[in-house]
Formats: sequence, C-alpha cells, structure tokens
Amino acid sequence: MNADVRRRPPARPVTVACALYLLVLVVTAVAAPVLAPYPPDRVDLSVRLTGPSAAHWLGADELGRDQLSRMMFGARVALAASFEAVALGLAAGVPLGLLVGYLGGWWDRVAMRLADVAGSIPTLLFAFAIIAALGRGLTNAMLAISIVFALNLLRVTRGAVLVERERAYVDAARVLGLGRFRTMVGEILPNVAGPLVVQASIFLGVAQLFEAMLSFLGLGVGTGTASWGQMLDRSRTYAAEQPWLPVFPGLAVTCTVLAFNLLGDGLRDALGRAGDTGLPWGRSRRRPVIHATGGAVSRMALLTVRGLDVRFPSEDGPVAVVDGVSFDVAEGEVFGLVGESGSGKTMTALAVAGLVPAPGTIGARAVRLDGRELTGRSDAELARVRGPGIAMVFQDPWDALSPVHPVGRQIAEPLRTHAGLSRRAARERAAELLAQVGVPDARRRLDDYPFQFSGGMAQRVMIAQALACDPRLLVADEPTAALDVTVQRQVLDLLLDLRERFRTSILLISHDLGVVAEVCDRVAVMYAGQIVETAPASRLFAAPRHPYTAALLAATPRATEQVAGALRTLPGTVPEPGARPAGCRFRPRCAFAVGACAAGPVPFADGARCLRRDELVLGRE
Ligand SMILES: Nc1ncnc2c1ncn2[C@@H]1O[C@H](COP(=O)(O)OP(=O)(O)OP(=O)(O)O)[C@@H](O)[C@H]1O
Repeated sequence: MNADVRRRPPARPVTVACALYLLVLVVTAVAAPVLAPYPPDRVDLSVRLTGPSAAHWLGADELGRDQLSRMMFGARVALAASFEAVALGLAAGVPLGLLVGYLGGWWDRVAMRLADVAGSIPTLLFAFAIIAALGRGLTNAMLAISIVFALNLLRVTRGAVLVERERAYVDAARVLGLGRFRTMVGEILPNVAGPLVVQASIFLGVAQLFEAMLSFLGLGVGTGTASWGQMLDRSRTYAAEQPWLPVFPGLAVTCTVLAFNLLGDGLRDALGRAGDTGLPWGRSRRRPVIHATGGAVSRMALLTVRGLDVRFPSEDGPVAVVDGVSFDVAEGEVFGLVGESGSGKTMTALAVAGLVPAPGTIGARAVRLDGRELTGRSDAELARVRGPGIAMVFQDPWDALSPVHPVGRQIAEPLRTHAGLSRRAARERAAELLAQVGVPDARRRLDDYPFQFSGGMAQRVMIAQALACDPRLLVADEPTAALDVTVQRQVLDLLLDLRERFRTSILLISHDLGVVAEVCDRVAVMYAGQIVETAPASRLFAAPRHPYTAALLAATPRATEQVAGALRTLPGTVPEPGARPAGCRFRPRCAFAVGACAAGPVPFADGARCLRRDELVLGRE
C-alpha cells in the first residue's frame, strides 16, 4: 500500500473558505473598537447618504455615520446574539435529550409530547409571544430562539442516544459498575458529540438570521445600537436616495448565514467520512473494534483469522453467532465459506472487516491482513484499511449502490477518499475500472444511474467500485445469487480473471455448492457459527469427512450433480509439460492440460492431479 492511500481526505475548499470567513468575522467583531475607522455613532452630516469613497469605504448613512464602522460593530451584535441563542439551546436541549434518551419510559414520552406541542408553533410567533411577555430587547429575543433550538437539540440528542445506549460499550460500562451519570456523560455524550456540533453550527446561521429579522422589525437591539438588521431597516427609507445602503448589511447577513450552513455541511461530511458510522466522534474512535484475545499466529497467509467470535447481547446473555472461527487465505487464493442459512458466513466476513452491526461485538486472538494486525484498531483506523486492504461485493447490486448517484461518482468516491485523487483523476480511473470489468462504452456510462444497468452489469459496477483501491482481499458475499445462470457464469469468470490479473485473494460466501466447487481453491464449511471442516475444494466435495458436510451435499441434489460435473473424471493422458490448454486460462502455474479441460481428482502419472475443472496442478495434495 502506498503512502497516498493512507492520507486523510482533504477538507473541501468551500468548507475551508467558510471557516476562514467566520474566523475573520470573529476577529473583526472582537477588535471592532480598534479596527473601526470611526466610532459607530459619530454623526457627520457633511457626508450624509454618500456612497463608497476613500474616507468612507462603504459609504455613510442618513446621519453621516460610517457604514464600515457600523458593520464592524454590527458583527459583534450578530455573533453575540447567535452564540447566546445556541449556547442556551445546547445547555438546555443536550442534557434533557441525554436524560430522556437514556432513561426512556415515561420520561421520554412526556418530554417528546411536550416537544411536539412546542415544535408545532412557528418560531417567529413563539419569539413574538416571549417578547410580548418579557419585553423588547436582544436578550429576550434570543431567549425565545434558544427555546426553539433547545427543543430541536433535545430531539437530535435523544435520537443519537437511543442508538448509542444499545451498543455493547454501554453494557460494558454497566458491568464495570459505572453509575448512570458517568455512563451518560462519560460514555454516551462523547459518542453523540459529532452530530451535535454539526447541528449547532447550522443553528448559529439560523440564529443570525433571526437576530437580523427581529432587529429589522424593531424587536431586537435598541435603536441606537449598530446591528445589521437595524441597518437594513433604516436603509429601507433612504434606499431611493442612496442604493448602496442595504447592499453591505444584506451581503453580511447572507454570507454569514451561508458560511455557518456550509461549515455545518462540511463538518457533517468530514465527520461521516472519518468514521463511516454516522456517529464517529468520541471514545468509540479510540476503542478497538476487534478486541484482541491473545495467541500465536501463522505469518504465511495474506489473511489469517484465529479464534474469531461475534456475539450479540440477548436476554440470556451474549450469544455467539460466530464461535472461535480460524482460517487462512493465501495470496491469490479463492477461499469459499459455505453452510446453511444463519450459520454465520456473513458475520464472519463482516467481522474480518470490522463491520459487524451494533450491538454486536467482535473478539479474536488475531485477524491479520497482509502482515498488519487488525485487532485492537479503532473504527477510524479500520475505515482506512477497508478500502485499500479489504473490499466487499454484496449480493444485490441495486441494494449496495446508491440509486441517486451516477455510477462514475460512486466508483470515484473511494478513490478520492482513500487515494486522495483529484475529481478529474478519479473519474479517469473510474472509466478505466469500468472498462476492465467489461462494461461496454465505459466512459459514456459513468454518468448513468444504477437502474440503467442490467443485473450483471450492475454487479460489474460494484466489482469495479470494490476494486477501486486495488484491495488485497475481496470479500464476495453471494455475488451471483441475484443473477441468472448465464450472467452468474460471466461474473464468476470476471472474478477469477481479476484474481489472476491483480493477485487479489477472494473470500467467497455462497450457498451454491456447484459454484464453490468450480471456483474455490479451498472451502470451509460452517455450522452454527463454527467451521466444521476446511479442505481443498476437490477433496471436500469428493470425500467429505465431516458428517455435516456430507449431509449438506446430500441435501442439495442439484448442487451434488453440479459438483459431480465439475469433478467428473475423464480418461486421459498426461500431456507434455508446458503445453498450455486453450480452456485453462486462469492460472499461469497450470502447465498441463487434459482433454477439454475438465479432469477429475484422479492421480495421473508423475503425481499430477487435476484439482479443479480448468486446472491441473502437480502434486498439490
Ligand atoms: N443484527 C443482528 N442482531 C442479532 N443477531 C444477528 C444480527 N445479524 C445477524 N444475526 C444472527 O447471526 C447469525 C449469523 O448470521 P449470518 O448473516 O452471518 O448468516 P449467514 O450464514 O450469512 O446466512 P445467510 O446465508 O442466510 O446470509 C444468524 O443467526 C443471525 O440471526
């Protein structure tokens, strides 16, 4: 893996620009008494209603007051009001949301019904009511806005807490004897901080807009104080005489609201990309996703898994849906996982990638990919490994591809995230990948949506996306189950072909024993979360050793026929070494051919033995 692949995704330029703008605004507001060229209230009737000039860069108002100075002091009002409203909203909404989300029950029901009632009243109307009750003034106006914010933040916090409280680390905290307060504040709150930060930054923009509106209506700051809303209000009367008057305060309000909103957007994207969990902040980022349980490991394989467990909490305690699974996948090998539905195949694959859904927990003595230990890594660290190290192809391509984005963008996304490619370079590479997986007219099809592709073609798109960062291991979970037989064959051929070209190892999960017999080098059979037998494909299907494997084969007559077909023994002679058969295109190391490339597990002369259709390997077993 090259150094580029590990780089953090760069922040979007627009987010950086917004952050810079807001920084300049804060500095200007704080240093307004020093930076402003004139006192904000200095009257000079000689320059009354003049436009921008060298002495007054933004012109002067109807009393000859310097517009630039008033704008600078107005920034103080705007920011102070916004921060006041959002701080009050956070102070009331977050603890309440944390409490009702964590405690649930009638606390939750009462709080949410009250929030529903309050939420049904329009914000401005609510503000008018509070101002009518408490009197005019910026503090009262912002108090009204902060109540609305608090209700919104209560909902956001509660929603996030409902997700978090079901996670295993909360159970672990309880087991450790942490009290409710410490669990809520020390464990859950840091994990819900991400969406709250994003929401708060968006509310800062909203508060700014409300401050301007209320001041414009004369309900905010007192008439003497410089504020952008008041400047806009005054400019209405004199706009015909001096059209510049509303331009700068209007621009300031628009830019500031936009900047807060775009900053919130940027933060949401950045936080989402960093963790892939939607709630990536806080302690879970530092918590290991796969817990190491100790033990020795082989150093030979590309993927080594030892003692892998996946547990889900249940009323009777944690249930192991994957129980002490161990296997190796060699470089360039196709390793099959078979077993009945619910035996734990998908969970095994998800656990290897650290993607088991909450509240599942993963434990392993070792999960080593290409020499790198994955146990003990946080979710953010694993997210960086997934694209370049492990990629996944799922059963249903339409489910796994976003329906609202063109496929080109979906293939380019991991390239931009993991490899840090520019938009143009990622698009170029996406076109190459689409062509490599056999999508005709690839460049033109980059702008098509998934629904415009047939099943087989959509599966190819997903394979292209999975291959975008040259993964060392491709996990294919029932990649052909949703496809008809002809297309199945093409997709399997494609996977094998890609394995040959890129030496990608494949962990293939399938119900279809015929497919597994044809394409896998070795196969592990799973039953009730455990691997009961692992063997080379030919041996496993020809002479199953475990009764469950035999029963599995016997229970699927169609597959038995297919397997038998794949392993059919043909009378033949051992050809001369070096004679490469026409049909044997998968493996360079296969130097022999037998008839029409469909030999069985019968030893030939010199110990040669055809272990698979299309393949003859000398002395493999
Ligand atoms: N979110 C979850 N919470 C609790 N148990 C789960 C969850 N997801 C899966 N399981 C359980 O884990 C076990 C293994 O599921 P898994 O999806 O790995 O099976 P599988 O062998 O891949 O089956 P299939 O071939 O039908 O996909 C099943 O008993 C399933 O019910």
